[in-house]
Amino acid sequence: MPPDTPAGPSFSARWAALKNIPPFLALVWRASPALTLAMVILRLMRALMPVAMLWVGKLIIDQVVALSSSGGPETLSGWWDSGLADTLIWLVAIELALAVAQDVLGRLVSYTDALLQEKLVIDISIRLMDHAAGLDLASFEDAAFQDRLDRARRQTMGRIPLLNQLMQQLQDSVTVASFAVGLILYNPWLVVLLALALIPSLLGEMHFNARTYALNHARAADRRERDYLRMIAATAETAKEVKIFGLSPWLRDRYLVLARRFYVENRVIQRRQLSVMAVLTALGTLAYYAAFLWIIARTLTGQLSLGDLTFLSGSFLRLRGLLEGLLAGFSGMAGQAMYLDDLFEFFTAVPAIASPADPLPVPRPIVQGFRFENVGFRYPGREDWAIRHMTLDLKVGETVALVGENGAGKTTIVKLLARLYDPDEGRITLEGRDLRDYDLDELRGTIGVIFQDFVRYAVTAAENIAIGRIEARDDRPRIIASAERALADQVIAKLPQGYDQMVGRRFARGLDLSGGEWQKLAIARAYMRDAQLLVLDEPTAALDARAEYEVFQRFKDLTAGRTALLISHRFSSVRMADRIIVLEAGRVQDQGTHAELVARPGRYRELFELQAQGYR
Ligand SMILES: Nc1ncnc2c1ncn2[C@@H]1O[C@H](COP(=O)(O)OP(=O)(O)OP(=O)(O)O)[C@@H](O)[C@H]1O
Repeated sequence: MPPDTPAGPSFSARWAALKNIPPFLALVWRASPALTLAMVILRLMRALMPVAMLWVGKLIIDQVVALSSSGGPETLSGWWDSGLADTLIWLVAIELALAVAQDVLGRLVSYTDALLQEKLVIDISIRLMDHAAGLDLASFEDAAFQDRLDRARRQTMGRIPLLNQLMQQLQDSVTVASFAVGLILYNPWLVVLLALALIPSLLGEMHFNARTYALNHARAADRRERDYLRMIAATAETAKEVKIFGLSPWLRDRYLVLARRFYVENRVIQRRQLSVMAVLTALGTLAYYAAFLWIIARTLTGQLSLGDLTFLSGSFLRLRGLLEGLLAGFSGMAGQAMYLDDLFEFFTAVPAIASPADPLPVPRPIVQGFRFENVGFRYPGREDWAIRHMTLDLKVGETVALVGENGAGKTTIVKLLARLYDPDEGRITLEGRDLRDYDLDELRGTIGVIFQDFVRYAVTAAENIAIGRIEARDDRPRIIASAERALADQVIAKLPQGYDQMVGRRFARGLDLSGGEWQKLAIARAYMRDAQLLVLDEPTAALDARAEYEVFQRFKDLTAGRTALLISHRFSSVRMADRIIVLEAGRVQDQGTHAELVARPGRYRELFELQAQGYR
């Protein structure tokens, strides 16, 4: 084995994956009990058709041989009138009916299969979305989790092959059993011979499937990067930079390196599979011809009739094909079942951040406000503290501004307030009680945050605003009022279809907006909520200084009586806040009003003067 080829999961791991089949069947059943039942019944009926047809075929041949050697009438009408051929006619009619039934059943199976697969994909996708919604933000920022989610998602993309395989296996097993019964009645050794020849190819198939799975598993991170590269090489969001910086050769080379690595490893497996499986399959062919010779010999010596010869050789041929398919299918199924590990593993992930068993309701109105008590927090997987020994108050009715250099911890404070993360040290309280004691949904419902990296949804302008309170998406007056407060009404007035204009460049009918125009739409989201704490975390950076000032001033006025938190790098805007908190390296360095802070030496005055100089 080349050094960088990942070792396949052990045989036992592969067998162990079959444990996923019962829960998978439970998923199928839940998706549609009626279709599942119909599918099983149809497949069972279909399974018995081949043996029945072959048997009737044998009876027909025996009849024909018997009648032709009995010296009966010489003309067809003679045969008809004598009634000697009645049994034969009936047999042919039955064979025809069986053939028609087989076709019809085949069609019905495909029909049910298509519907059931679709139902299953919908059902699993919804479960994936629901489950993902409950998970922690930290999970989404974790690469290992992303890989697992990616593999789980692949399970539900398009059709789920396992369902079809499973059902086909069921059907083929019944067909095999029916043929085997026939063979055993003639000579049990025929079946033993066949089974022995096929076992090596079963083991071979299993082995190679496990190797392929292991390779895919080991390369999930690469594949995600490949998808990412392909995406940035060809999307509207990146096209500008890709062109200006001439990135496309670099992107293509990076893609090629990753793709080649996979290709080379995959080729090793495929080549080995080719040679090993060729030998193993030849064994099966040998067994078939050995049995065939035995049947011919017995017919020559008169121990078997011509009908028997056709039935047996037909059965044997079919059985071989079926068994091969069954064994390959079985190992393929075990392979598919291993992919299910990812899906079920994803479903078992539980969020660390959740409501307590007996949550407190969030008070309305809030009287005392939020308080950080000696809070320390580190992002998962990072050694350094994003914030540490942080103590601060957010009082009701107050407009507080957070200032500080990049990475000082401003956004982290907001994420902790909304419980997107929980502190590692100290606690954050609301009305003196730990945030963790409150109902999580209610808590998030009472906080309105617009982040600097807010999402530009490819939906209508009205819907983009309604995002702030999606239940109110049909409340047009509320949307219009929010737009007016955020100065987004002027943006919308310029759109040909106004509030119903599709925005963004993702879809053909979408109209793109400028950075500042997008920000105004986003800020309007904040006004959609009945939030008691409103946060603007720099969604105003693309506005010109005057527009930002105006937005902040309105924000302050319109949030009177509630708590407002503003984050900006522009001193011209933050100076209006009732209190300014200066952060440095995750700690509160100073706080006060603008007048107080510029009156004393310190970081604030330093930064303020630096900015003021720029304007002189
Ligand atoms: N998701 C994350 N995972 C790991 N580290 C993070 C993550 N987000 C932020 N950090 C780190 O935490 C620290 C504080 O970041 P934060 O985003 O709170 O800064 P900020 O003051 O909002 O900065 P800016 O002005 O650039 O927006 C930084 O050192 C940053 O690198």
